[in-house]
Amino acid sequence: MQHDQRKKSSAEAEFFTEYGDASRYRIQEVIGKGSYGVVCSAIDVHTGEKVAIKKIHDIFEHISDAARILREIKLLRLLRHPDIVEIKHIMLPPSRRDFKDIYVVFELMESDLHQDYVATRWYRAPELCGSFFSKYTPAIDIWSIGCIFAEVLTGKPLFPGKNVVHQLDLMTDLLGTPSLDTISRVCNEKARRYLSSMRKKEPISFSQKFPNAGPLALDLLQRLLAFDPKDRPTAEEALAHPYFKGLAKVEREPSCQPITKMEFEFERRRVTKEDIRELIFREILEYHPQLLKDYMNGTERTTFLYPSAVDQFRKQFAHLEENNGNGPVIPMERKHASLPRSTIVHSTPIPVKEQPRIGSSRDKASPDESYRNPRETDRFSGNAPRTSQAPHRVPAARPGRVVGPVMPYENGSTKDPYDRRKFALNSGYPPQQQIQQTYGYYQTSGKVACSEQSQAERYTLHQQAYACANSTAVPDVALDMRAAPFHLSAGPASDSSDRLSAESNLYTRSLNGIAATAAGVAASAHRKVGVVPFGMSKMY
Ligand SMILES: Nc1ncnc2c1ncn2[C@@H]1O[C@H](COP(=O)(O)OP(=O)(O)OP(=O)(O)O)[C@@H](O)[C@H]1O
Repeated sequence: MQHDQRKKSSAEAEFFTEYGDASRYRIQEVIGKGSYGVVCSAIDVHTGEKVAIKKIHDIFEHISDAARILREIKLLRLLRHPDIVEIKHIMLPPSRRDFKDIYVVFELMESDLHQDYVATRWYRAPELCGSFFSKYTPAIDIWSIGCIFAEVLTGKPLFPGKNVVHQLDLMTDLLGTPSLDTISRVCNEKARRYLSSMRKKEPISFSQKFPNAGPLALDLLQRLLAFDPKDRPTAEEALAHPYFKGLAKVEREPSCQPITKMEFEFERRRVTKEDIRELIFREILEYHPQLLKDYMNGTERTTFLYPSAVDQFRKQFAHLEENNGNGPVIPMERKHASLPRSTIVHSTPIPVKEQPRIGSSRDKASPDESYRNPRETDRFSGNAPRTSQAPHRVPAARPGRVVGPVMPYENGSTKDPYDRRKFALNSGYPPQQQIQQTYGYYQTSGKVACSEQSQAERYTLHQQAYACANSTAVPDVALDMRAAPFHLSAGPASDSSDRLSAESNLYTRSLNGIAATAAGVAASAHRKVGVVPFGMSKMY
């Protein structure tokens, strides 16, 4: 009996974890912007954890961007390491065929190297700034680590370029103009001409630029920041530098298994937008195990309905962006207090006895037609199975009233993950005034670590170098990706520059993981906290 009860609870938990995106995250404020979208902090009400939600919008506008995004989310899923930012979840888009935006939930890094304007450009290797080559090597990550190391030593970004030309200027201001030998190896003719015509600059001595750094740190830094990629050490060589002596932690530095080439097979063939869309959708399913199972078994319904947080998130993000990143957060437009049961279909039919009981629909009011997706109505007029759940009647919750067990909005942390109260299919919204009252402020503070000799700081750098070594020590894939950068090459000529940037981006964006982990160099930050209620959004 108890066993049955437990089984039922766990089936319910699984079901609602799958479909509960909509009520799971409370968005707080905008914390960053990147080339692909906006990042907000949020609370995961299931675990009480703070997370960062990145909205990547209009993914499919350019196929090269879509491939880049696919590559990034795949790499972040596959490269599991404490020093690489983890993707915790990706919201299920409301439509498999038409989605444009995705919402990726990351662990929240309390701070990054330089709080709100952080540009990957600042950490970009010279060869990427000038598109010097057609193929790039892991040396670009080594450069980035050098920039981060310098930032850890001084507390400020080393090369805060305003654009790529300025970026190259700042580099050559410190390192001097590159040698003729280095320039001669640059494949890109324009870049070669630009470098040759640059006014001659002498290098500045590193001990002058970093007066508080010791000789070992200076030596390592100078090697990491070699203008010519061939002069930079590999990650393994950097880790063996005497600066790190005594810091190696074998248990945190496991050699990783090569990632199967199949994960990146899309890099080696011509892909259409639809192919990439399907692959991204498939990647999203990695975070929705039940649906993934159905998909793998071929039993998923392409037409099924499920609640998605995406519509609501879109509005919340837009509102926050319009309001310079903070509140007051508007309550969602909400016409319905509950989800019409007729619009829910389990992706895997759950045996009746295991179906969660979300209030009783039997004795409540009729369905609200206006809530139903018009495409659904069409579909339902055909022979397609309308739903795996018989009742067409819906719980008649009035706005603000909850039908079925619901977790209180204020209760951000849930001790028991299977607590029935969080199984909130029909979430009620508190009135607007109540939401506004929940605003609060808190402050987090951090300290920039500047003592170059500190163990902690050396250790941080060591970990970053390790993460880099680990991420590039994937012989098969790494080599393949480099050798066969982004295979849209058979496409129109205009693709070529895209290809270059697509490939550079593979590397520069891997910095996201590396840079974001340097949370130890946090700057203090004010955080304005608002509460966003979520309910069910539109469905298929
Ligand atoms: N997991 C996270 N925790 C905390 N802040 C984050 C997190 N992810 C991103 N951010 C913040 O949001 C900003 C934008 O992130 P995003 O990943 O979109 O772009 P980026 O990697 O900085 O730049 P680009 O888009 O040029 O590669 C970051 O610079 C950082 O300040």
